[in-house]
Amino acid sequence: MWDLWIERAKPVMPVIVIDDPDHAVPLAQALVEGGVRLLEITLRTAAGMQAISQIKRAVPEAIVGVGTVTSARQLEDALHRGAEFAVSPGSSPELLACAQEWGGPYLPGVATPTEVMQAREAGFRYQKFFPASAAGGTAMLKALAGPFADVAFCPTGGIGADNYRDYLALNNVFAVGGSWLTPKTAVSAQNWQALTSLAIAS
Ligand SMILES: O=C(O)C(=O)C[C@H](O)[C@H](O)COP(=O)(O)O
Repeated sequence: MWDLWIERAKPVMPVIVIDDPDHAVPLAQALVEGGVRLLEITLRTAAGMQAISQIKRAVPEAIVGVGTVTSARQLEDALHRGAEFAVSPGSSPELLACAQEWGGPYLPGVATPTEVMQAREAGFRYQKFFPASAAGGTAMLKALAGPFADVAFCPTGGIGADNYRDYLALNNVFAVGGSWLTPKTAVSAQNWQALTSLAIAS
């Protein structure tokens, strides 16, 4: 699924924090207009879950996923709301089992070789590398490529306009994620044009 999506959308995944439910649809529209279609809506705020259904309904060009998933219950809720993919900052046996049962595109979070192995053993060869810069950045990803040639990563955490291309240049990176495409100041000012410009530039 990820390969197919990346073929049709830019390999950048905004990690979106929705504070105001009224922002969800115009924010998603602005990004889609700039060619960024893979949208990770985090559950960091109470409005996140609702934003998934709002965007699903109003912005059909978007591929909407749920982020910050830390429990099986959250995963199930988000899927009911129409989330097409799911992302976690880490993983747990319960969450991996729930995602396995779902069988859809799920990115467990990993930061160490042991976690890569555990997630791969559970059947997930696409993984989120988090927190990317704090956990070793591109050097760590290059090191992981040796023993884990069959695993592809989406790094997030500390990635921005100045360095995301360094990550995308690695063979074991299929996409990069981060909050740089949705700066808090632009979102609270409802400067949607700024988001479209950032999306176009990515
Ligand atoms: O909240 C979540 O769902 C996370 O898993 C962590 C996010 O992916 C990163 O915190 C984004 O990092 P920044 O681009 O540095 O803001």
